[in-house]
Amino acid sequence: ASSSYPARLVPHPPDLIKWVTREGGFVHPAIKIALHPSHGLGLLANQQIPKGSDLIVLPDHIPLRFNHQDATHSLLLQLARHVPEELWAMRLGLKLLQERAKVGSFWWPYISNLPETYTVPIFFPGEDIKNLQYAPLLHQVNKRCRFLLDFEQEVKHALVNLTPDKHPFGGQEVDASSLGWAMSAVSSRAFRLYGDKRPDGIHIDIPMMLPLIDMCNHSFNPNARIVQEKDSSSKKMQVKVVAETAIKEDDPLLLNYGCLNNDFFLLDYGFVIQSNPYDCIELKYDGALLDAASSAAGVSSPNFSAPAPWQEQILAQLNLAGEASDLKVSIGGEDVVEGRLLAALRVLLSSSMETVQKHDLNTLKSLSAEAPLGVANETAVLRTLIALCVIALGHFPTKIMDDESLLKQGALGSTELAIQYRIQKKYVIVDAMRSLSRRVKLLSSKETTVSAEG
Ligand SMILES: C[S@@+](CC[C@H](N)C(=O)[O-])C[C@H]1O[C@@H](n2cnc3c(N)ncnc32)[C@H](O)[C@@H]1O
Repeated sequence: ASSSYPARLVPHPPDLIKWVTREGGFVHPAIKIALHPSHGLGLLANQQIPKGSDLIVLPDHIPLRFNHQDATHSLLLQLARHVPEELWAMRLGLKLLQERAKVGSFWWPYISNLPETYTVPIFFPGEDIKNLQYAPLLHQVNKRCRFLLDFEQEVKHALVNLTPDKHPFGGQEVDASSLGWAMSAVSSRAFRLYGDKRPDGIHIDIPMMLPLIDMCNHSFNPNARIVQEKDSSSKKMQVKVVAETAIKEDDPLLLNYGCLNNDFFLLDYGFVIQSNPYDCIELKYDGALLDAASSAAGVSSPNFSAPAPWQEQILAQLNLAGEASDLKVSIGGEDVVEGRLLAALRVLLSSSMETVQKHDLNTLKSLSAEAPLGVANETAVLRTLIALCVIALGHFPTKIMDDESLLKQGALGSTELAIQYRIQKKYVIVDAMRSLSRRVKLLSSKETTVSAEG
């Protein structure tokens, strides 16, 4: 993973541990804030802590959230309505900007400790956005940049002629860059927790910024986890971090931010994870592309572009044809091949409707189901997938070797991050190809054994 040390909003911010404690929170005496060599600041245990111990407890008034009932927020609420659901971080970001601008804000000790800048791609220079080389991510980055520029105009329009007492940001100017700062501060640090109960009894999922808790860095093998519970005396909600395992002296406290692919880690958090088991690449399900892949794999007369009506029906069940179709499919990650793509290939490379109809869709979608439509079909499917991987790899303008040598030459900052990101995408494809080739070999050895036995 790659990330440099981010300067804080002010040069010498107040001690966050003292602030949390003073506000009635609890911080385990063995926990310190310390600089991690590549993850920025983090929390560290300076002595052993047993499993199950409370590490941090925040009372109800410390988390920063967007309070929809608060009448002083009417203008913020109005602005928040312009934010699409997927950019929810911008909504809480508006509240963060408001508190950042407010003189004497309760949260200033927290806000002043936030990083001054973020390594997310919306702040990359154009050259490094291009350096990402992967169209689905470029699309997301461009979408976010465009949103911020449009939203800047909307905010400016809403604030024009407001007297300072009515101005939600204390009269301070808000532009795409400060909006981007706030959105990134939230996306990289907020946790989605249960909010109040709705009348129907269902808890609403509310993003909150959790001071101090958000100093924990990420690991897929965390030693701590967040627990939300009611304080037994005040009956109010409190948020805790609890030791998930025994923690040794000098161990960092690590939370799992989620089993996310590198697109989310880069877009929202500004880092990428090497050998991320959840990383994958996205492809468009496209008949012509699959015909090309199949032909390259030596499969005779593939008919992806012109499926038979019974095949078309199954494609519709897989949401790969018809009005409600979703043509985005993925390769890599835990499943190696998305089940819908696998099933589609198995079905379209089979000429026997009867054989296909013997199996349910779940079997056809599963790579662990061994050659459900026969060894010849499975081999053609796997070879087509491998050829698809080769095509996908060919779409990247540079090769892994080129990228590695650029890193060795000392690419820095956003250039390094962009190269790291695209190398990892290419490794996802290479790993998928390896795994698929292993399966082809296994099938052919089984076939040889069977024919030898026969
Ligand atoms: C919730 S904050 C954690 C505290 C943060 N390190 C700081 O300096 O304030 C999340 C940020 O920490 C960094 N980070 C966390 N886990 C990381 C990891 N495994 N690898 C690289 N950077 C990480 C990233 O910059 C990320 O956006």
